Amino acid sequence: MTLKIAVVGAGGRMGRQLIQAVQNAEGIELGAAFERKGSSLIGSDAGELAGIGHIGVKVEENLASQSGNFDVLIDFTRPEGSLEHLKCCVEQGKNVILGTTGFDDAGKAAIKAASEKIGIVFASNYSVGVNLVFKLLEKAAKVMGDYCDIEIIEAHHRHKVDAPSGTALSMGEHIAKTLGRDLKTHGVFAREGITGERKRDEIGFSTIRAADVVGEHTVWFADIGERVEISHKASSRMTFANGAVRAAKWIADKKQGLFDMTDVLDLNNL
Ligand SMILES: NC(=O)C1=CN([C@@H]2O[C@H](COP(=O)(O)OP(=O)(O)OC[C@H]3O[C@@H](n4cnc5c(N)ncnc54)[C@H](OP(=O)(O)O)[C@@H]3O)[C@@H](O)[C@H]2O)C=CC1
Ligand SMILES: O=C(O)C1=N[C@H](C(=O)O)C[C@H](O)C1
Repeated sequence: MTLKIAVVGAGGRMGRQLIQAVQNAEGIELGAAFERKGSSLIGSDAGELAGIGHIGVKVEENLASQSGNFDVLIDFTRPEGSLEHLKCCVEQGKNVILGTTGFDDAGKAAIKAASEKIGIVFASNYSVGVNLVFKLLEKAAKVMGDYCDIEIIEAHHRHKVDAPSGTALSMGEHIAKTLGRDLKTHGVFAREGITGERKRDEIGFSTIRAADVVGEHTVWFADIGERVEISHKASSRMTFANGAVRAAKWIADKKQGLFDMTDVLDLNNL
C-alpha cells in the first residue's frame, strides 16, 4: 500500500521542498498539506504551491480538524505549532517526522512524552552529511577534545529565527557527551566586552546570519600550532527534504519511540 504523507507548514521554505521531495519519491504520495488558520494559501493546490504543477491535493487549514488522509506527518514549522501538531498526531495515532528547531526544555519533554504513544524522528538536521559529521566530531573529540579549544561556527540565511542553529547545538551535544561535559555549564553562546580569558573546557558557539545561506557549520579543534576543522555546507534545502522523506519511510512501521537521523541512517555502530 502506498504510504501517505502530510506536510504541515506547506507554504514555508522547507514545506515547498518537502512537497516536491514526497512527489519525487517512490512508494509514497502526498495525502494532505496544511497551513496556518487564516493563511492566504488555504485552498491552493499543494503541487502548484511547490512549483511542480497541479497534483490535486488542496492546502487545508488547521491540522487538528482533519480526520487525516495520511500515515506520517512531516513538520518543519515553529516549536509552538509543532507541539500542537504532535498532540493531534498522538490523538490520531500518526507517526511524525519533526524537523523544527528551537524547542526549549519543556518542548523537548513534550516530544519525549508523545513518543511513548507514537513513533517520532526528531532531528535538527536531516542531511546525510551532517549526521556523518556528528560521528566524526565524536571521534575528533575523543582524540583531541581534552586539550583543544572547541568552537562551533554556523551561518544561515537572514530569515532564520533561532540561534544557535539546532544543528550547531546537536554538534555541541555530541562533543559534550563524548567529553563528559554539559552544554548548560560548558556552552558559551555569546562574548562581548571584558570576557576574561577563555576557559579550557568551554565549548564556544558563533552565529552568522546573512542573505541566502542555506546552512553551514564548522567545528574547530584548536591547539597551539595546529587546528582541525570539520565542516559541512548545505547548498540546497532538498538535502533536508530528501532526508525527511527517507525518515518517513523508515518510521512507517514503528509503533512508538523517539529516534533521530543517526538511527534512520544506522550510523550508531560506526
Ligand atoms: N531539521 C532540518 O533538517 C531542518 C530544519 N529546519 C527548521 O524547520 C523550521 C522551518 O524552517 P523554514 O521552512 O525555513 O521556515 P519558514 O518560515 O519558511 O516556514 C515555516 C512554515 O511554518 C508555518 N508556521 C509558522 N508558525 C506556525 C504555527 N505556530 N503553526 C503552524 N504553522 C506555522 C509558516 O506559516 P506562516 O508563513 O503563515 O507563518 C510556514 O509555512 C525551522 O525551525 C528550521 O530551523 C529547516 C531546514 C532543515
Ligand atoms: O533554519 C534553517 O534553514 C535550518 N535549520 C536547521 C538548524 O537549525 O540546524 C538545519 C539547517 O541548517 C537549516
